[in-house]
Amino acid sequence: APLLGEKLTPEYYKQTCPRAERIIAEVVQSKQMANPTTAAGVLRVFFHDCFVSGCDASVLVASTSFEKSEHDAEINHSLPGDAFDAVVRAKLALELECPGVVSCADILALASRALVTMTGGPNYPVPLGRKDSLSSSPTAPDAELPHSNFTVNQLIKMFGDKGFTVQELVALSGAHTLGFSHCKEFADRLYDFRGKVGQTDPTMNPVLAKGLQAACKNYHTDPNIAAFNDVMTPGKFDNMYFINLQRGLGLLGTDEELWTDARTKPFVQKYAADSAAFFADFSRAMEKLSLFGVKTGADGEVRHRCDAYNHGPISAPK
Ligand code: HEM
Ligand SMILES: [Ca+2]
Ligand SMILES: [Ca+2]
Repeated sequence: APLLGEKLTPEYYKQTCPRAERIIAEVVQSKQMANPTTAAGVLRVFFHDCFVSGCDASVLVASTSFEKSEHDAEINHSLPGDAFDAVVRAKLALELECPGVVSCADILALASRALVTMTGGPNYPVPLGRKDSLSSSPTAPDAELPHSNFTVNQLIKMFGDKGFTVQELVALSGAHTLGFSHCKEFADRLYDFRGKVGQTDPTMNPVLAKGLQAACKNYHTDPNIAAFNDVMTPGKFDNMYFINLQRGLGLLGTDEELWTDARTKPFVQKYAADSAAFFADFSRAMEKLSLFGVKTGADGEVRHRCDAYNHGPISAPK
């Protein structure tokens, strides 16, 4: 949460753009109906925004010939275009309704909440009043975001450094109840676990391993091949992700290790057994995530379009 400056509140646009929330929900709902991968995409974009310089829409800035942005980071290459498109559409609708008022950072936070709810997940409060960033670093995302080959130690350290508890790490990982991952993110578990050629990760359910080995076999030549994070209910926001982990049905190494590691296992057990507990903890953790590193006042601006700063490129190359 912002320690100084203005406090965020769900009522922030009550006078200036009272229909903002409803407009965003309507736009992303129709986008989600036309393209069901939108929800997972937007949720991941939101996470990648918040963990890198706070929830300030820095992830939405497009690269220009003058200035690279977070889009150029390797880890962000797989963020789906449909997710950015959903935000662009919401912004267009809002600029017609109340020009220059609703920040892109708030749009992303509200769009994520709307899509979580729409796919069956909880509804939770989203305080508003975030400003949009004045910068976007092409190197920060690869350093600030967790990678699929991280150990639980590394996950706990990275989340802990940002003020998130082990419980919040596990609850937020429940976002992998939606969406998919490309084969390269888990191929080592299928073909050369711990660097041993022909070795499969023994913690992976053998039926799943066989299926994935077949599905991913040409992933080097076709890097677009992907598998559902939650093999049972990939489009529904539920606690199936945690039930899966208990059966060796986690897709990423970082998913399955939450079940293997004694520090995270109790939370996996709890959320697998108790969907209401997962929804309650996910809600609290998402609200906290949505306040992480937010900018207010002169620390940011309300962008006119989400992919560019209002001032344009600072300087042209010589
Ligand atoms: C705990 C550490 C985490 C790691 C190591 C991790 C890693 C990954 C990876 C490698 C992918 C696959 C990307 C691709 O191949 O396209 C992915 C997808 C995804 N992640 Fe995470 N993630 C983590 C936490 C989170 C959190 C906290 C959220 C949100 C609150 C989140 C939301 C998602 C979603 C929704 C997808 C599916 C995206 C899609 O279908 O387009 N992840 N994650
Ligand atoms: Ca950011
Ligand atoms: Ca699911």
